[in-house]
Amino acid sequence: MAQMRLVVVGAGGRMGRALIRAVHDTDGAAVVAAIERSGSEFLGQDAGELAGTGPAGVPITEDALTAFANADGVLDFTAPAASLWYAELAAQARIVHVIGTTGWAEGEDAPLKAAARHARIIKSGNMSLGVNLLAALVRQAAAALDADFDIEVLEMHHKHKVDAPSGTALMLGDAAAEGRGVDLNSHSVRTRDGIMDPRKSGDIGFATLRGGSVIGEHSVIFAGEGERIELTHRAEDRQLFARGAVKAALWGFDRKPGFYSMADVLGLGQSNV
Ligand SMILES: NC(=O)C1=CN([C@@H]2O[C@H](COP(=O)(O)OP(=O)(O)OC[C@H]3O[C@@H](n4cnc5c(N)ncnc54)[C@H](OP(=O)(O)O)[C@@H]3O)[C@@H](O)[C@H]2O)C=CC1
Ligand SMILES: O=C(O)C1=N[C@H](C(=O)O)C[C@H](O)C1
Repeated sequence: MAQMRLVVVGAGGRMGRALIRAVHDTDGAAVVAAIERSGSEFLGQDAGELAGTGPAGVPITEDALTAFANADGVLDFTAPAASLWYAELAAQARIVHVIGTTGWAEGEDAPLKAAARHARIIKSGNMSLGVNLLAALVRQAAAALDADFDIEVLEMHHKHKVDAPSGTALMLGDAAAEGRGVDLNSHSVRTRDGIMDPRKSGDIGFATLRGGSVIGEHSVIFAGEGERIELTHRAEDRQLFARGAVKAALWGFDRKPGFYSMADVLGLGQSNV
């Protein structure tokens, strides 16, 4: 392969710009198109200039169909409705689709898995090596500890984030549930307010903090009688996720169509997306 031709969708967003910078810094990949939705203030701007890497000769457009037809892969950190549409287009074009978007509703993986019959889809709520390793450690800890250890997942993000709990928090909750051999849906407690029954043994709780410019912090707490284990990851730079996404795209280039996770890319075995 000469250069993997990549499309960045949501190019004007926080992650969109980080992705353009990450591709710019990667040998063997180039941004050939940058997409925003119709009406966006970014349409017509040069993708490189917007991302701070200098003129790239790639104007931001709304024409995803043409862009996908002339590309090898797409990097997508947008919103679930948009990512579902892009997965259909990626399937038609038979290219790689890296999905970092979070905030998915129950059941929305089904159409993605259908699209993955033709596209190579790599989806993860967190593209960093550290978080994917953390998920493996959480699974291991949950398997080793009995249900007397209460599991709570705590996350904090910047004030602009709209989905909660974060995709990463859900991924870590899933890893904990798997380690325990239970289904997360029937054991998760996502809100607490007012007078309520005491915590049930076996519940997996979630707590969400939002504020300022925090890139992303996650802790999984195993609280037992008289002792507590805390496993924490702190992201210090958004480029971390963007580099992971580019790595995923390059990994996906010569794979068969399928639905993959970042754990597959990183060779970490069992996956939570
Ligand atoms: N998996 C991971 O490692 C990470 C995942 N994320 C996730 O990525 C997503 C984006 O985060 P962030 O960059 O901070 O958010 P932003 O709001 O900054 O960026 C999202 C961008 O996508 C655009 N967009 C929305 N719908 C469409 C569409 N149909 N076509 C093209 N563009 C569209 C938005 O445009 P507009 O503003 O006009 O709506 C916006 O420019 C979130 O779900 C977040 O949780 C973030 C970091 C890491
Ligand atoms: O919206 C963000 O910023 C982030 N979203 C992802 C998530 O929902 O877990 C990953 C990262 O923590 C940053």
